[in-house]
Amino acid sequence: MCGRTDIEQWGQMNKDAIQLRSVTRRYGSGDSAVTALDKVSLSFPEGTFTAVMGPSGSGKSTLLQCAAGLDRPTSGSVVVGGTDLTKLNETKLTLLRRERIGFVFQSFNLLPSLTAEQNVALPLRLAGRRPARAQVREVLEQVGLGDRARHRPTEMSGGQQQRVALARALITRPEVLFGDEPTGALDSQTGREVLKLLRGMVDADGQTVIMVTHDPVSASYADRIVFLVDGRVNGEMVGASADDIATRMTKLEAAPC
Ligand SMILES: Nc1ncnc2c1ncn2[C@@H]1O[C@H](COP(=O)(O)OP(=O)(O)OP(=O)(O)O)[C@@H](O)[C@H]1O
Repeated sequence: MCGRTDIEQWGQMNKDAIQLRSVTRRYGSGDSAVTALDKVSLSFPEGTFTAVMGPSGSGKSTLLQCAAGLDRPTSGSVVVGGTDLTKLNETKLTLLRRERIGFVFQSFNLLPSLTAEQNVALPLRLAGRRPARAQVREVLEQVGLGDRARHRPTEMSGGQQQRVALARALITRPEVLFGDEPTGALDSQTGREVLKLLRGMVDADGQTVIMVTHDPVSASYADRIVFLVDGRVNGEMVGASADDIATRMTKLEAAPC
């Protein structure tokens, strides 16, 4: 492991919203098997913002998918608020994902025929709950779109659509919010606005956020950056500047230590 290896302050934070314990994810078998994650152990304290970075193919998306219960590790466990996801059957895992985890992707994945408020209310409807209009409005206000509730995705900018996707992820008040390149499809100014929103949710509401990104400036909004190389944790940085993160990434991409 290179770089800072023991970050004492980090270990003394709030209790963990999520833990990965020796998580391995292998694809395929025999000679063509790929180990996308190799015994990864990580803790994510409540109310913190973590960015996951690493060269292409280092296992970032696989880590996020396993942590969010969208994929199952080959071995190891993922514990969300005391529940071991790897021990749940499909039905219980689906319920947990629906009620306790939020996800935003690079592509906003909004339903084009629904208005912003209908898109935001969807997770509650899928869970068989009747969404209160006030609750939907409140979360739309939270992302600065109180005045766009009746607009459809095609009537909104990319940044506005991503904010609707954020509101949709937040409507269930998830314990952990995951983002897979959430600003990847946005111009840099709009991307910054979404990152500021995420930062604000962590600071004001104690939201736990875990985000994969390639962009050092985006990662600098996080409290901590975890670096992956070849499916293993290669080090961490806490409170790092975009320049320091970029330097570290350049070194990792040139010659991982
Ligand atoms: N469904 C799959 N089947 C086989 N191999 C896979 C599958 N998904 C990922 N991999 C392999 O696992 C490794 C990690 O992939 P992953 O997508 O997690 O990396 P990444 O860091 O997110 O990459 P990128 O930055 O390019 O998106 C890669 O070698 C990839 O080819």
